[in-house]
Amino acid sequence: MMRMKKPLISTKQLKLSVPAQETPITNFLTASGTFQDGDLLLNMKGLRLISEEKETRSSDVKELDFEFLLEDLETIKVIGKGSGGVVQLVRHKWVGRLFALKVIQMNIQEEVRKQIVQELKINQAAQCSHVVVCHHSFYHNGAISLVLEYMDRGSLADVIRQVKTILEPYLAVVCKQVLLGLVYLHNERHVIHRDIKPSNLLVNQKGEVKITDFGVSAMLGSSMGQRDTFVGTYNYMSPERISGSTYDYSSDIWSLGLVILECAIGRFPYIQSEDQQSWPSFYELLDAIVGKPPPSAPPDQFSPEFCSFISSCIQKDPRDRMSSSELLSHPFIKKFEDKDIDLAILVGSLEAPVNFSR
Ligand SMILES: Nc1ncnc2c1ncn2[C@@H]1O[C@H](COP(=O)(O)OP(=O)(O)OP(=O)(O)O)[C@@H](O)[C@H]1O
Repeated sequence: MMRMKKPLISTKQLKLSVPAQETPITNFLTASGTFQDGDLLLNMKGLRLISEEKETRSSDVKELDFEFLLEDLETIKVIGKGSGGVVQLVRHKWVGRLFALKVIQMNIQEEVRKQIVQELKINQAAQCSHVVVCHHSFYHNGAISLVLEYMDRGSLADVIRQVKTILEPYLAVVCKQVLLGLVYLHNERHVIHRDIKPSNLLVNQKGEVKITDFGVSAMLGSSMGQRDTFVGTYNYMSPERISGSTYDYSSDIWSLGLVILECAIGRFPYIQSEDQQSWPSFYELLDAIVGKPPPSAPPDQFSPEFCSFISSCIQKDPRDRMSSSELLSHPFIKKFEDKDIDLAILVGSLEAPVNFSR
């Protein structure tokens, strides 16, 4: 089905910003103009984790045999805008390779700055084919620039704007890839993503799906602890996070379940119809997520495996949700594993993403 979908205008209504808590950027600058936060050093020459300097150097050598400079990137076009900054498609002038350049101005709130530093640390260490690679990062003139792997078909949000719904076989393939990314983040990096949503699941022409935007992730048990502030949309946030309880990896599983259900039914699961008038207010939505029974897949429209997968994710009590590794062996994922479903076919039939302004 190829029907244009109305923009989810209420996503904007559901945004909150953290309390102003600006810290002058100069507090994080060393004498030589390098941005420093704990063991992370960032300047025009790139990023260094002091504690992992040896390791970083050797991976640099593996990755590149030339000096990678920000000024060698030419802008092709703006491909997206997030709450932190702008994302541009850029080309390396000499090598010809395309990248997505995310530029984040640093005259931002302390909480957001911490999130970004976290994103840099995780991205730098990321070694998973279902997590978007951050090739380089620079700090210059009050802005942090992330040179990211370019995902040429945009995000799952772009996909569902074009096709109203995604069929189960394709959804199983999307799910499997996101789960592989989550297993990596949860089990190997010990990170809760905290912001799984359609615009953070990126797609490329090869039909690969990768998780991005670790801006709101944090190491479990890190000095930052469990933060009570958040920048972004609350739509996909788990009940325990909304109500301020402790939360863990299973919070990402709730969000994944909502995203996948939305892709299947063609609307955000907490709205009853596509009529924009029926969008709940910000408080009605939070109230529904915390107080009402969780949404589920209608059994008359979807397979028992799919319905079971969704209810293994969208459970109010986090202890009732399956883990990312358990979900990888769920019958819904297994059902399509040997069917050779090629997501590249679905993705290839779509228009290339344009710059959707937010
Ligand atoms: N590596 C990338 N390759 C291709 N497109 C990208 C890439 N990273 C981001 N984009 C595009 O840019 C858009 C904005 O990304 P960004 O991460 O800044 O914000 P967001 O996730 O949409 O929203 P928020 O800032 O609220 O989390 C994305 O929705 C996506 O369409």
